[in-house]
Amino acid sequence: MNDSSTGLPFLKGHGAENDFVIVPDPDGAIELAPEHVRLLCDRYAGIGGDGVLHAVRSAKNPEAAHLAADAEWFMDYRNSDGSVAEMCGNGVRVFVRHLLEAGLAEPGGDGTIPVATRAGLRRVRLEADGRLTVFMGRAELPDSTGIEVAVGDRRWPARKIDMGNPHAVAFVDDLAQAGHLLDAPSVSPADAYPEGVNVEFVADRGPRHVAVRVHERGSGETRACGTGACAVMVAAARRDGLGPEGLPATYRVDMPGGTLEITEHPDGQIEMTGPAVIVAAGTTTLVRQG
Ligand SMILES: N[C@H](CCC[C@H](N)C(=O)O)C(=O)O
Repeated sequence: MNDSSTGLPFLKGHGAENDFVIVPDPDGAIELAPEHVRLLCDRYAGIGGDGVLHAVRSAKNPEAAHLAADAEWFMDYRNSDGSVAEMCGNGVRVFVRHLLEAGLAEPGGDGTIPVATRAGLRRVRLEADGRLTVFMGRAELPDSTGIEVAVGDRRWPARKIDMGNPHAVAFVDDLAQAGHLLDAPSVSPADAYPEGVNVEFVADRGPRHVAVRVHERGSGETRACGTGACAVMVAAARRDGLGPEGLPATYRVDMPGGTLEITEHPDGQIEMTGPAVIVAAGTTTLVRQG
């Protein structure tokens, strides 16, 4: 805890109600230990959030310095349990909304704002309707043979998909079958995801239209997950028999907190479009200068 009365600035924002505490720290001067992240995300003793978006200039962070020539800003994403993740899809939209509103970035010649992440460079475009589109790169689809997820006594086969972070996608008849998701679904075989996993449960709503609930690694059940929506779209497109000849294809992905539109192109590139809003700004004594 910071022992001075002066606090450090923070902002609060969300993308489809996947919510984040933004910690502006251009020079990387703030000590952001796991316990600081847990406190910031605590919905009673802190500000509350599914994660923290630590905004550091890429040149000032050893994990992002190699991307500094391409992206001035590094999104140092943390889950609410204090763990580090490679990428956050809803988070990068909120991150760019903050940069735009704070006058810290503007669209380049190609109309996008670049962001450095642990999963690499991601570009974000502001749409005419106010939503933001993230160019999410390509999904990796490792062999999923024998992968299952279980909640209570129910089990489902799952598709292993990597969006820079790990996902297990299970198709269910009814989202209520996933229960309360207070605990992480179990995944078998136990060594399938040594780094942990984000688990998505998917129910069909119509042609190229699904509804999803997600239990996130490091955050628990959230109202939406951007990388998860991308993983779900790719799994649904493969289940629907869409190969490169059937692309580009766009799926509507409804999550409890809102809707994301995911498009996969013939070259495998994935675009995610959705909302991002900053809802508050203030100061906090929950973090301190390093
Ligand atoms: N919990 C995820 C990171 C945040 C992903 C999610 N909030 C998103 O919008 O992509 C993980 O540990 O991989």
